[in-house]
Amino acid sequence: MASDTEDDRLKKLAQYVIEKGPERIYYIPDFITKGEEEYLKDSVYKAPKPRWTQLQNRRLQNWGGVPHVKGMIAEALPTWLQSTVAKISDLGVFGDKKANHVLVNEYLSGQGIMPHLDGPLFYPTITTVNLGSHGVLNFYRPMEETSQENALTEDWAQRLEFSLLLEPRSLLILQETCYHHFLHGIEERSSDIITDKIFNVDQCQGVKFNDELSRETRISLTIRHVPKTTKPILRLGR
Ligand SMILES: O=C(O)CCC(=O)C(=O)O
Ligand SMILES: [Fe+2]
Repeated sequence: MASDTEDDRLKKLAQYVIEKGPERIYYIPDFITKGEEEYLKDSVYKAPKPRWTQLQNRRLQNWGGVPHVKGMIAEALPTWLQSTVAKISDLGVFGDKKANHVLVNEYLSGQGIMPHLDGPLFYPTITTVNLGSHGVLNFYRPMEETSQENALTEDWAQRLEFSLLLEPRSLLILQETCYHHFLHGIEERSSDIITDKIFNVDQCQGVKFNDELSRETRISLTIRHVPKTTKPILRLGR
C-alpha cells in the first residue's frame, strides 16, 4: 500500500525472493487475476496498428515515451495500463519513484529476444508482467568472465548461468547483479524443458523436472522507471 513505510514494503517483498539466484530476484506468482490478464491482453490487441513495431523475432509496443540519453519526452500511460503500473510502483521497487514506461513484447511460439542488458536509461529495476503463455528467461555471464575462446565463438550455452520460469499472471522483479551484471534473453524455441537450471521451480505451480512445456503466444509487459524526462520544446512563431 502507498502508506507503507519502505521497511514494510521490503518485508512484504521478502517472501518472494528467489534465494537460489544472485541478488536480486523477486518472483510473485498470480500477481494479477485471470480477469486482469484477459483485460490487459485485449487492450494490447485493441491498440491502433501503428503502435506496433515489428522486429525480426518479435513485435512490440512502446508506451510512456521513447527513452533517450537527453531525456524522455514523457507521455501519459494509457488508462488500461494505469492500475497494473500503480500496483507495481506501490511495491516500492523504484525507490520513491513510480514507473513511467511500459514496453509490450509479443512473442509467438518459437520467438525470443537476444541476450542483453537493459542499460543506463532506466532506474535499475526491471519488472515484468507475463500474459498468455509461460516464458523461460535465461541469464548469461558477461563476456569478460568467459575464456577468450568462448568469447570469440559467442557460445551462449556456455555462458548460461541460470534460468527462471515465468508463468502467466506472474510478476518478475530484477535488481542489482541481475540488472547490472548478467545479460538476460529468451531462446527461440517452441517448447521448454524444466531442468535444474531453472531456479524458481519450487515457486511454480504443477511443474516438475523434465516436463516439457510447449509455448503459446506470450505477451510481456516490461514496466520500468525512466528517471530523465523532458518537456517537449514548443517552437513558437515558426
Ligand atoms: O519479454 C521479456 O520477458 C523480456 C523483455 C526484455 O528483456 C526487454 O524488453 O528488455
Ligand atoms: Fe531486457
